[in-house]
Amino acid sequence: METAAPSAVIVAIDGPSGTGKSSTSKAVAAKLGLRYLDTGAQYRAITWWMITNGVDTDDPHAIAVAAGKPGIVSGTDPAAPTITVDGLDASGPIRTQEVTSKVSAVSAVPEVRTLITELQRSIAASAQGGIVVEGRDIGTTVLPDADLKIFLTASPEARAARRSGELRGKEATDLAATKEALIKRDAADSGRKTSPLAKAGDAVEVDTTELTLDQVIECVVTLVEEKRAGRK
Ligand SMILES: Nc1ncnc2c1ncn2[C@@H]1O[C@H](COP(=O)(O)OP(=O)(O)O)[C@@H](O)[C@H]1O
Ligand SMILES: Nc1ccn([C@H]2C[C@H](O)[C@@H](COP(=O)(O)OP(=O)(O)O)O2)c(=O)n1
Repeated sequence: METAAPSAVIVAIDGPSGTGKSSTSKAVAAKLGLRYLDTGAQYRAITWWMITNGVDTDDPHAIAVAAGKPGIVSGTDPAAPTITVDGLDASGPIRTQEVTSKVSAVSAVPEVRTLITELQRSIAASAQGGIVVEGRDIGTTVLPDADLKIFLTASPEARAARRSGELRGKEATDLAATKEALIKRDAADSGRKTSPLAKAGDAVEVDTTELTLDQVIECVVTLVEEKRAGRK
């Protein structure tokens, strides 16, 4: 594995759905001139490919056999992140409720995780000025030597309200159903055998329930700046 330039800072941001990982990571990366990687989008992309290619997402063996087939490419500009599968823009289709409901099963397959983890490490290693990588297992498994690890949390109620606010107008949804789906996905992601959703021992935990997005961004920017200044 290549290593990033010496001045580069690598930030890992993990946590369950709706805690603000994507919004925070993108904004922090843009403010600090870092690249940005949404690893959830990569697991969504492979899930979308499985669905569109008729692979049974309840069959781990079928998923494992097909895992190496799709070519997933992530663009890491925080102002305009992109994701393509075999050259096709997948940014829209990976956000459907069908993909959301199947992504935990697909991402629990060890062969999928091995391939996507390798991809993530190579992207991080080639990010010259540094990168913010967000997901579930970045601090624990993908980049255990990250300069700074953040673990975002928020109450299930706050997370469901945020998610259902996003979905409104796109697909039929209600708050209770959103909360239930979110809790079910968290349980699957935290309970899987291979690199489950977990807080790294050396991660800084930030509860965002009562914080605005701007406050969370400010908090993480300060932590990165402190790291860069070598004060912590
Ligand atoms: N602290 C916050 N307060 C209120 N809304 C937030 C906060 N953080 C994020 N959001 C909103 O919640 C939704 C989910 O945030 P997102 O960054 O996608 O979370 P995650 O990546 O953890 O799933 C987005 O619409 C975002 O604007
Ligand atoms: N590093 C990661 C990132 C995501 N995943 C899986 C588990 C998550 O439920 C799905 C989707 O992640 P994503 O970050 O897009 O989910 P949310 O935007 O938080 O709803 O991917 C993972 O297993 N490991």
